Amino acid sequence: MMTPILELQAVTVSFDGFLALNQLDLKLEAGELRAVIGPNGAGKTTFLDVITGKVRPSSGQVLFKGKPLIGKPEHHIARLGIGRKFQTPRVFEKLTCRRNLELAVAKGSSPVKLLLKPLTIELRERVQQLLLLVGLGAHDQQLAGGLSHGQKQWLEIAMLVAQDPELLLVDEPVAGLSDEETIHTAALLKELSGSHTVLVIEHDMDFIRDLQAPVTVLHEGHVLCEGPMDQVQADPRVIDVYLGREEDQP
Ligand SMILES: Nc1ncnc2c1ncn2[C@@H]1O[C@H](COP(=O)(O)OP(=O)(O)OP(=O)(O)O)[C@@H](O)[C@H]1O
Repeated sequence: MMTPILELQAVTVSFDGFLALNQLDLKLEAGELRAVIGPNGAGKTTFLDVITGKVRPSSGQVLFKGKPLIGKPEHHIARLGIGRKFQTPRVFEKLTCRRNLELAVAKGSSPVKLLLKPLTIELRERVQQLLLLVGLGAHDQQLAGGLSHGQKQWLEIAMLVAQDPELLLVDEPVAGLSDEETIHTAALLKELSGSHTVLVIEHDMDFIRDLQAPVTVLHEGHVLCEGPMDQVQADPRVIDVYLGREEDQP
């Protein structure tokens, strides 16, 4: 059996005695696409914070490719190959899509440095591939600030992929997106899996269904159940804590 790319073992996070994560166990195999859902306050953000080193658990273990992560600083964990996409896009609005990606592939560069020392052919090709991957080929000269919300999300996903992370953590990528943009985002994440391990947190059930990926349901800092979307949606425990409440949500 292969070592999982990511493993959380009995991870507990206490905020002044309140258990945001409570003995959380989770395993991801390399190359898999996994959806994580759960009602508000289930611990989804804290779960990502623990993986990226932002929050330190009070007990338990987090292993990346079999090696412990707990105690390592955030930048170190990022360098090991864990990339995180936050909910709000963080692109350089005053630069074009292409320039945003050029900066992402030329690690540590700046717009001025790029003017003085252009990218190598290989890196320029990489930028072109990334533009095509996320469907922004025709928008390469457009300022990122003028893109739609969905296009900004895809640009940021491309910028993240440019860093070559093995594990991509994607937090609510389709909040505020149109139906068409949501479908495109699901297709993109599916395409990225296989060559990357992709873990995505979302509230949008149509999107999760579209991902056709195993679903992990978090509740009160713990895994309530795991399985294909149909099975999870039919699970009385899930209906009780999560889906049953959907009607009450705005
Ligand atoms: N720094 C903190 N101090 C105290 N309590 C916190 C802190 N961060 C999170 N919590 C609490 O821990 C619980 C889990 O929070 P978390 O943000 O991880 O949930 P979530 O599943 O991401 O929720 P949402 O879907 O609303 O984003 C919540 O009850 C929250 O109030």
